[in-house]
Amino acid sequence: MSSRQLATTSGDYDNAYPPEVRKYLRTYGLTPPNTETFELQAQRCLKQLDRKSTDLEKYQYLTHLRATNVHLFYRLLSENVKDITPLIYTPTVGEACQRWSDIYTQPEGMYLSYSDKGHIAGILANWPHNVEITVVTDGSRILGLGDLGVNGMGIPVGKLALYTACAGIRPDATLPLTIDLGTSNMELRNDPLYLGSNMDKVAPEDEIEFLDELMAALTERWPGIVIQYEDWKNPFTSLERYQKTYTMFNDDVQGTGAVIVGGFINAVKASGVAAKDHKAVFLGAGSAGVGVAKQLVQYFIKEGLTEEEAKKKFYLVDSKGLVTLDRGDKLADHKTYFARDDNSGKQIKDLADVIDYVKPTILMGLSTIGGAFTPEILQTMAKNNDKPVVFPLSNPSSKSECNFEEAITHTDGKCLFASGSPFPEMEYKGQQMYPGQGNNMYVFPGIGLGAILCKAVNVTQDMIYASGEYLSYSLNEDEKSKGFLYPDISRIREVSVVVTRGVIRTAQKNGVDRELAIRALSDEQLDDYIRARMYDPFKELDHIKEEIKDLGIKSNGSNGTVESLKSAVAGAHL
Ligand SMILES: NC(=O)C1=CN([C@@H]2O[C@H](COP(=O)(O)OP(=O)(O)OC[C@H]3O[C@@H](n4cnc5c(N)ncnc54)[C@H](O)[C@@H]3O)[C@@H](O)[C@H]2O)C=CC1
Ligand SMILES: CC(=O)C(=O)O
Ligand SMILES: [Mg+2]
Repeated sequence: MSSRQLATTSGDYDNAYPPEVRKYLRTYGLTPPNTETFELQAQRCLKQLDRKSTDLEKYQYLTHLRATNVHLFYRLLSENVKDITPLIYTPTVGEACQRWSDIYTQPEGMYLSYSDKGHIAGILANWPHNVEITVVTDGSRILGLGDLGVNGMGIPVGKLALYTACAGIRPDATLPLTIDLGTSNMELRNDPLYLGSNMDKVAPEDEIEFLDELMAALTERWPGIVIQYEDWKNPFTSLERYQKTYTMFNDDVQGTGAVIVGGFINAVKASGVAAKDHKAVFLGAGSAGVGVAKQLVQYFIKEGLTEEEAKKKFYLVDSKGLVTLDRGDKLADHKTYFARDDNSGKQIKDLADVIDYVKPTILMGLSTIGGAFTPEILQTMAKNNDKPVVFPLSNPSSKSECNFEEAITHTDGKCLFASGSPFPEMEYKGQQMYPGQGNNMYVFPGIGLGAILCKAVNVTQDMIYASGEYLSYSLNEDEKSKGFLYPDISRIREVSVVVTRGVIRTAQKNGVDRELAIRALSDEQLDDYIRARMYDPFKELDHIKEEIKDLGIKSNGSNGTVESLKSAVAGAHL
């Protein structure tokens, strides 16, 4: 990750830069005269944010800031992670995607269409930067909001902003990518402002042909690129097809599974119930539900259970009720593994009835059904357990199966809680209660950075699991004393270092790493190695000053130019 690889970026127009730097960048006179500290810049930005009356307006302001001064955007984000993340990610990004056709101002990534088939490599050549990681969606299942077609672009943009903020991947090394394979959303297609094609979703076999070409073209243009699939309605085919051939993973299936393993390890410790005695009901048996359940099977196996015993701990419920082998409908392949065969012909439709039947210690929500964990259901969980594990994980907040206040109130403060979207902490009966955020944002940045730094050939299942396991190690003493299941989000960069180390170490064990020189590093040395390679928006000015020093360039009075002692080398800037 070299610095300032290519042409001028919006970050070069930073009024934190002193005159000699502006002259070197040839932006002298193109920005207001004063050289400002970050504190002053942040004051202005926060004032402007404060004046916006809706979160969507704040999202739009932050989009504008990123486009016009990328380093300031990331300085502001890294200093205010807790407050700003919900404005650029879930929940606000959900509304932004729903309104994308109306609020669109500029491209922030690449759009490829089905009609581009046969020409993908040529089109990728138009992207002006060297890419290390891409997040690709077809927009067909955006959060819990359904098929939003190319309006889903907000998701790759938001995820990659977190890659930069949380794991320090340089902004210009990230590529948000949206594929227009058609959409089933007629409301969008009938909207003249819709930015995608007015056609039905292509057939699965056509999708795969397109993706075969895309994967090859991405890897040919940027060898070693990490490819993250995100928010695909049918993610399993591509995951199975590409995971052993490319450096790719599916965030919804695998990242979500790993992040829940991380919180779950801590929840099991806090629950006072041995791992072998837990039982889980999942509302939602889609990509995320099955992904989480599969990773948790791996956890139970590590705790000494057989695979069969581990699998039997899960009761999945979909829109038709408890998933059983003899339910009478044709189960999708991904559900069959968990389908119950011990129901003695009994079919249970209602979640409350499933809970009465199973008496679970754990209740997970990945169903997109806001409010599905009713007060009665939460009360039953509290009646049956000293410390029920309640994870309403659907996004955005409106789709959360319950909110934090409901969970705390209806379990009388007993539940161990994590949600997909953030909720505020609260006081209950004189005690401060803290919600966890079980969102894959705790692991995908470390999975991606780990894969990049060790030059992984593949992202193995073990690397994914390790990201969750190392996440669970990253709680500090203060967080443990407050009963946190996940670390404080404002420490996310440090957490990402630990997660990245876990991913690299596991890649090394699996023999899929190609950066062999870092195998010999101690854990401490590896952490330093990782930190040193993370983009830090506060250090950009220092890097440019070093470039200037190295090139021996001197400022030439106030005429807006610089003189170079090595003008041949510095010619590009003169
Ligand atoms: N917290 C996190 O990090 C993550 C959260 N999610 C969230 O999980 C949710 C689901 O995502 P996917 O699994 O990818 O979607 P999906 O569409 O693959 O699965 C949804 C599942 O919910 C079930 N469902 C729908 N209506 C239902 C009802 N009335 N009663 C019971 N079950 C019902 C469906 O049958 C299906 O099994 C989304 O809201 C998404 O935002 C997804 C990935 C990560
Ligand atoms: C967080 C995430 O990836 C989702 O809700 O789809
Ligand atoms: Mg997702």
